[in-house]
Amino acid sequence: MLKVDSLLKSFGDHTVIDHVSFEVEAGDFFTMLGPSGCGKTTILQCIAGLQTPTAGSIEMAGKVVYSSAQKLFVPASHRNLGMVFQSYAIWPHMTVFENVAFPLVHGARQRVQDVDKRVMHALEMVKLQDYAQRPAPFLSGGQQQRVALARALVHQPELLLLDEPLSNLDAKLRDVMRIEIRNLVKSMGITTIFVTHDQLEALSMSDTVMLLRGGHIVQKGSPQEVFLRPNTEFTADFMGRSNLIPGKLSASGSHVTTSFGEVACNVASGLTPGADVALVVRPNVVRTVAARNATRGQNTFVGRIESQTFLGDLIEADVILGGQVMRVALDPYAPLANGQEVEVQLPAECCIAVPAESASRRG
Ligand SMILES: Nc1ncnc2c1ncn2[C@@H]1O[C@H](COP(=O)(O)OP(=O)(O)OP(=O)(O)O)[C@@H](O)[C@H]1O
Repeated sequence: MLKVDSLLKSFGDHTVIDHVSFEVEAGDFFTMLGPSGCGKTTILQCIAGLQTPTAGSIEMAGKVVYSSAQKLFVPASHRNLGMVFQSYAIWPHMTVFENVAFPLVHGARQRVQDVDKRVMHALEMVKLQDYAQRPAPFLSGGQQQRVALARALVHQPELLLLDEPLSNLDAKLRDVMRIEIRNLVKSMGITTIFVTHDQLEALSMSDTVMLLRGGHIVQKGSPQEVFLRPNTEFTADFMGRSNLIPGKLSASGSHVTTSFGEVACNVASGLTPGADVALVVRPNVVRTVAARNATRGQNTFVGRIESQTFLGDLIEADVILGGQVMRVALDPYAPLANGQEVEVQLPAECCIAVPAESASRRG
């Protein structure tokens, strides 16, 4: 449905998108995720035709809409897109109906009955059919958000572009809108490109997540792949809380030698024995119990609880293992004491070795 090939965007000497290539399948909910300034919005605006790339090509539904080689640039109004931005861009002097009708009245010049039908259908989709005649400013943030969505969908675009559409909503409403937006676009089968810096939004809404950093793609895959099988320290760190334990990949290539012992684990592709690695271990997969004198199995180590923070659902604790801090999650109903000796078990299937990265590159 969408093919972006070797997209380059520079502002003067500053390259912000560095030969990025990716494809989006028809009907996919595709998310561009990354920290502020990584280039998500720039890529989205190049797709929209709101920015002219420096080089590369963009193809939409089999049609080239931008090509530096062919010196071709199709303007935004001819790309059949729907767009929703963080700011909603609702017209304050218009009613809900007039806002949603705007792209039809000022774009395709439909017959009036057709406009009425389409607008009411779009408002029904976002559950605002009873608000059609209300002035747009007299709506809550979530309702304004829905108006923006209805307006983006009213002309049945081939591609829906969403740039941080949830960031102005409070946390509870964001949770609701996450599900509503995903259900709506999936039920319509519309291909959607979503931009966010929020990993939870990306994980919960997407079919595919593309993680960006400094104008490059770091990793692309299903939410499960990106979360459970990070290929870099950056991905592991960005996608949630992770211990990143320094070590070396063993000669067998199946263990990491750390300051507290040998840890059996999964290994990211491309790593060779002896490589400097980071062992990625999420706090919630670590099993921590009071130390016993029994024989210890694979991946079980003895440490001491240094500190704990009560977070309600869980206690987050720092355990010192071989001079290394390991963050673990403890059961709040079975408290352990600071200073207590504990056994820490790291399930091999939940640990993954990724290439080591210098601290300065993390971000
Ligand atoms: N018109 C411009 N002139 C110069 N630099 C720009 C311009 N627009 C964007 N940039 C730079 O391009 C880089 C990428 O910006 P972009 O807005 O795409 O990032 P982003 O990942 O969407 O960030 P955010 O989440 O903060 O919106 C940033 O370093 C930004 O400063």
